[in-house]
Amino acid sequence: MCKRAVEIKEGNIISIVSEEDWPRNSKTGQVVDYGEAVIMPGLIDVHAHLDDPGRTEWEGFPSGTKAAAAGGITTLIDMPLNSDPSTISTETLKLKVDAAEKRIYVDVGFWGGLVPENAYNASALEALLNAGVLGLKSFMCPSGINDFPMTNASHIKEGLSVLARYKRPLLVHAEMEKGSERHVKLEDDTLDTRSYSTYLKTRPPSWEEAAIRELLTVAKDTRTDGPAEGAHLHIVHLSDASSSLDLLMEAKTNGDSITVETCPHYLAFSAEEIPDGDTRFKCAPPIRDAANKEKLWEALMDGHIDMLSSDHSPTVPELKLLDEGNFLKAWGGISSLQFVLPVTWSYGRKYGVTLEQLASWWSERPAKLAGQVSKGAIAIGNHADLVVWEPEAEFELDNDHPVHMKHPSISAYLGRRLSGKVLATISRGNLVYKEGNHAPAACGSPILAT
Ligand SMILES: NC(=O)NC(NC(N)=O)C(=O)[O-]
Ligand SMILES: [Zn+2]
Ligand SMILES: [Zn+2]
Repeated sequence: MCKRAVEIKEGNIISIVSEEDWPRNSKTGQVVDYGEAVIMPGLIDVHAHLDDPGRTEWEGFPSGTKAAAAGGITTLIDMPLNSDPSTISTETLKLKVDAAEKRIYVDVGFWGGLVPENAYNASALEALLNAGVLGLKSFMCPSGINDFPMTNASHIKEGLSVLARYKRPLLVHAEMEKGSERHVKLEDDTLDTRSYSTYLKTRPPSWEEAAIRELLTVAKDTRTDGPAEGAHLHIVHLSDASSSLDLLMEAKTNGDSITVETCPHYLAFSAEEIPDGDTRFKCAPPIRDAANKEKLWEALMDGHIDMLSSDHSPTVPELKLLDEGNFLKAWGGISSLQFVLPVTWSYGRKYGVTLEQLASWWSERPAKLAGQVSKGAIAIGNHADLVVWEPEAEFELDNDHPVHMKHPSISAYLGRRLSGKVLATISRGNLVYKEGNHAPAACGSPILAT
């Protein structure tokens, strides 16, 4: 690692000075010496559900973006569902943007929803894209949210043809229910609903494989000279590291414009260690066995998985049914927003993860997916979005640790010992977080595509 000074003016990086050039280049202005700490590009989380407006008791822009800032995230792209209403039209996008006004501590962009209602209505989709969503998101299985129904391959094909003109991506929750492959019958009242293995059997890897297989029939449209050239497909939260991953690798080889993310919880936990009734670990697709986790790490290290995201999807503790511990009825979603950097680092060290890889998975590639050309790297002219952190500093994520997410008790990471402490987070040159404290004003900017 080399020592550098990053010079910031009016929210942008204006020079990067090496140690030798320090004296000659000493500038006027405030100088902060972070000693041996690491300075990296701020993290960009392309998959978070902040549930604002409409379900702010689940999270909300203020608490969500404070948690992001405390975790070194300087840009967050909000998912179109779990807020009420879902972001599926210009009107509902406006509600989002209004809700974000002066209530966000980091920059926030918005994905729009591709749903059956707008999929065949090119002018509605164009209006939503013109209004500034960075791309679209859809589900190939029920989303759990009534005003966000699932799409099929033909809806997706229509969506891609519109997105092609805007050169923006479609993000897909790729699980497709295959009736005959549901290994348990949900109505069977002899099921042990507190056992994680019961839940695991309800969403087998073949669901991910089936969805991806179906998607690849339309993904080929994105190839050079294809009917949807310019559009891009992005698979969110991949859990299955076997056939699903093989299919994606083949698609990339064939020239499909396709990328894939996984999330820290699939890399940190394995099914074997999830205690009975501990629904904090319930998410979809599910956390699978330890062998699958090893394969996910391998694929990430080899570059077959392109990037990481939190998929922070909280709810109120009551809906996690922690007392009852019913895995089939509890809300699915992991709460992690504030911890993704230390988690990726702590669990990745034994695989030899480097700081450069962290910056690629968490900043550079997410910036590219979200079309943010001025973000994702420490480079002259870019936004001064930075995280300053100490990789070697360890901490206990116990009840005394300050957690800014609205409901710390539902996070599966509580009780873990992690390494990697965020000292400061700088967003567009503003010190938005420093050693436990946030900036007094919420000075993040909404990001709208133009
Ligand atoms: N409605 C949701 O937030 N769903 C989310 N739930 C998870 N991941 O368990 C998701 O991203 O699919
Ligand atoms: Zn999803
Ligand atoms: Zn999600």
